[in-house]
Amino acid sequence: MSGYGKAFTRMREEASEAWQDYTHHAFVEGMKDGTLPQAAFLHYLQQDHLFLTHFARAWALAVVKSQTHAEMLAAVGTVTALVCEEMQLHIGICEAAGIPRKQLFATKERAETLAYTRFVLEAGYSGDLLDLLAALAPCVMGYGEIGARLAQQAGSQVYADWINTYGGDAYQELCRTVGEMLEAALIHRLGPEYETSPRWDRLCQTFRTATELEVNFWQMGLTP
Ligand SMILES: Cc1ncc(C[n+]2csc(CCO)c2C)c(N)n1
Repeated sequence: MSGYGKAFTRMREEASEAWQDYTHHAFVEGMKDGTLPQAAFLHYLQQDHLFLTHFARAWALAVVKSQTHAEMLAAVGTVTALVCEEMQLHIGICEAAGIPRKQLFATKERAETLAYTRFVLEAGYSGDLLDLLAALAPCVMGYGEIGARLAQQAGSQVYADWINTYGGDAYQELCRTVGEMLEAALIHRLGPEYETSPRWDRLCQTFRTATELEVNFWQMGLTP
């Protein structure tokens, strides 16, 4: 088990090769040992601001697609955390790193950012909450796994802020909450034997595609 729930663990197993590429990408290893060029990190941060904007929209769509009050609460909590905390924090981090607000908001969106964010939104537009959560899960839990590993293994302080954000207790708790939400949403719609549902393969495929798009996002980060 990963610690983020059974459904996530099973989906990750089905995408194991892409998952390894995502969580052990050269960009990640560069943050771990401090060798990632600062230009690459700043470029990544600017694209990530656009990414977060669309992710806030995707979580707002999760409110729309909710069928229970518990689902609404979890989705609303994530929207609030994203818009009121993470995005504000992100703008502050960019300013501290030398990217003024004006420049940040004028960032041209790269194709990799567009592909990933719109894939997630489309999964939600054309599907139900399960399709949307399968597309959202790699983003949330992947950063949780990377943060937890780097917090243990990092041999450098250069990217300690990033590592401590995602390796920290508050973010790990969010990953567990989203893992529970995914599990409960599957049981609510498909029953406890959800892996035998005809929908399971498609959900795993959506999870795998989102994971591959995370790999592309890291790769984009290396090419400012
Ligand atoms: C490319 C990319 N992937 C994942 C995250 C992490 N992340 C994005 S939204 C969010 C809050 C919950 O959905 C978190 C943790 C990121 N910042 N950038």
